[in-house]
Amino acid sequence: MGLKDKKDKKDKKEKNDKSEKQDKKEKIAKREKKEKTEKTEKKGLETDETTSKSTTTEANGISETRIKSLKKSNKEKYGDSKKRPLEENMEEVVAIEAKKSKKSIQTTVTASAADADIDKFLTDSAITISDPLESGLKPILSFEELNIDDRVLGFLKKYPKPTPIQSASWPFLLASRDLIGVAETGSGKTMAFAVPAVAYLLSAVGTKKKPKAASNVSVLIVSPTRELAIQIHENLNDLSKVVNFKSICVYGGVSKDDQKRDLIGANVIVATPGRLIDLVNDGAIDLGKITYLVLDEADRMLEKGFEEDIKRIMQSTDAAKRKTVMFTATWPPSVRDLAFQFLNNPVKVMIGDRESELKANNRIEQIVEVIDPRQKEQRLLQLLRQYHSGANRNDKILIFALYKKEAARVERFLQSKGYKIAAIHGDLSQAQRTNALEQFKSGAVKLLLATDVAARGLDIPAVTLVINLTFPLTAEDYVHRIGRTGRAGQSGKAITFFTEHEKHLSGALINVLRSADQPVPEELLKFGGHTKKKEHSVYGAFYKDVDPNQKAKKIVFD
Ligand SMILES: Nc1ncnc2c1ncn2[C@@H]1O[C@H](COP(=O)(O)OP(=O)(O)OP(=O)(O)O)[C@@H](O)[C@H]1O
Repeated sequence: MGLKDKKDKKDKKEKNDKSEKQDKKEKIAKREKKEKTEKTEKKGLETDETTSKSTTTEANGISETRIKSLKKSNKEKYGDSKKRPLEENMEEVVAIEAKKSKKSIQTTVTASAADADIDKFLTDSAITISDPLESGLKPILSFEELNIDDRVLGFLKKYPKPTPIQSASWPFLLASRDLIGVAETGSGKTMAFAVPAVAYLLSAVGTKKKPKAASNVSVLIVSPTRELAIQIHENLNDLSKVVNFKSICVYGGVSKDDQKRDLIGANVIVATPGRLIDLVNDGAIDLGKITYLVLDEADRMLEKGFEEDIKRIMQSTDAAKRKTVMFTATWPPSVRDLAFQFLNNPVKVMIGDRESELKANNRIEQIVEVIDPRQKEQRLLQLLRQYHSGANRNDKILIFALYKKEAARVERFLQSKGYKIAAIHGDLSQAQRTNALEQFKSGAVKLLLATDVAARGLDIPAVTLVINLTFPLTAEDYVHRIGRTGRAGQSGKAITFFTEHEKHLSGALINVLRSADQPVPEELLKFGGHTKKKEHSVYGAFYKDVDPNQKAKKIVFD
């Protein structure tokens, strides 16, 4: 090889080396760029996350095809074992969805509890979670697992830990899922939907100063009665205030103008259906921006009587924007089809051994007395002598009648016997109703006589005894009525008069008693296990059964 050849070979080698180096350099630069992009995307996604278990999803946005393909790859990985369904891939779903939807809630949960502890908690609290999307989200066991504003966490510190319905539903609600939550009376369902409501607001509006417009409302809670709407509003307002949001309450029987003025700057509306529709028709409220809608006492809201109102309310909202959430202590099959018309792939969270579906809080001692209808008032007097005297003098007792006229009559009867008693029913003005409830809540009056307007949701401190003077129209209403005692882990007692007029409900009552391990009196068994199916459209027929001396009349709760 000559000198020239050698030089040519050297030049060629140098050229090759150079281009290899260049290739390598380009490859490294490319890889670095890719890694950087991935990192940035992940960072953006994890703004409020602290561990890899945190997830943020916009369930409605997750494409069915994507979910299917993730399920398939999970199956390939794990076979048929249901170990961690979707969870491993959930971050991928999250990444896709976070990119697709900027509106999903950024506040999520950081599940820090060990799987074994979570499994034990699920079993001990008898929690059943049915998730059609199999997201694999698990309950949280402490407030600290919520990645939420510190001020909200501070507010929750008044409670020792989340109740089971809160533990199990928060991860789903904070991941923007539609949900049905069924849990016993007095188990903290209000906070179960209120905390995510505030998370939605923080996510949608942020903590910046808000414009004082009437169009800011993005959270709507609908309640069947005025008193319950007021109570939910008080709870939500206390919570909203800590993060500078405003909750207002709209309900019938009071001035519309005041409520219209109150709307300015409101973020949350708690409403009864009639007045809400009225204000929407007046153009005072625009429901188009509602992103989080709650039906409290959902089964009641979906029954005939409210059904048309609820349909109208739903139609006034934007279904694509709206997350829909339903909470209740009773979930009869009759309302489920309608519920599913408004829900999108809802998660169902049920607390308690619910084989029988209709279940009373089992910390309530239930006593049923089968008696002659004519003896009811005398027996009531005996009970008051026993439970409203001596050391028990200051105990709060709630007495339920079925009809407004009956309530008014018994109120007069008890007053004539020297008892100080407040009353709440539909024949009274709203001011009288509110005043009666406040007196009873504060303990200024120890006896309250009420119709079913007070059966659902009301959280009255320390009611020790519920007396059912006349059995309600349905076993569900019975479960709600007696649920005014034994709340938030306390125990309570309910005494129920049962007469031959209600024998069509004996079977349903026997089931409720048995499922809560309560004694079933022989006299009740004599009526048999027969249960007549209840239909609200035929209130009149029931009325005839119960009291043949009066004309049929539809009961109006609001
Ligand atoms: N984590 C918690 N720990 C202890 N108490 C709580 C907790 N969360 C809520 N509570 C309290 O429990 C009580 C009952 O709560 P709430 O009224 O929400 O019950 P509910 O499940 O909605 O009942 P109902 O079915 O009768 O409407 C309230 O006084 C509330 O302040």
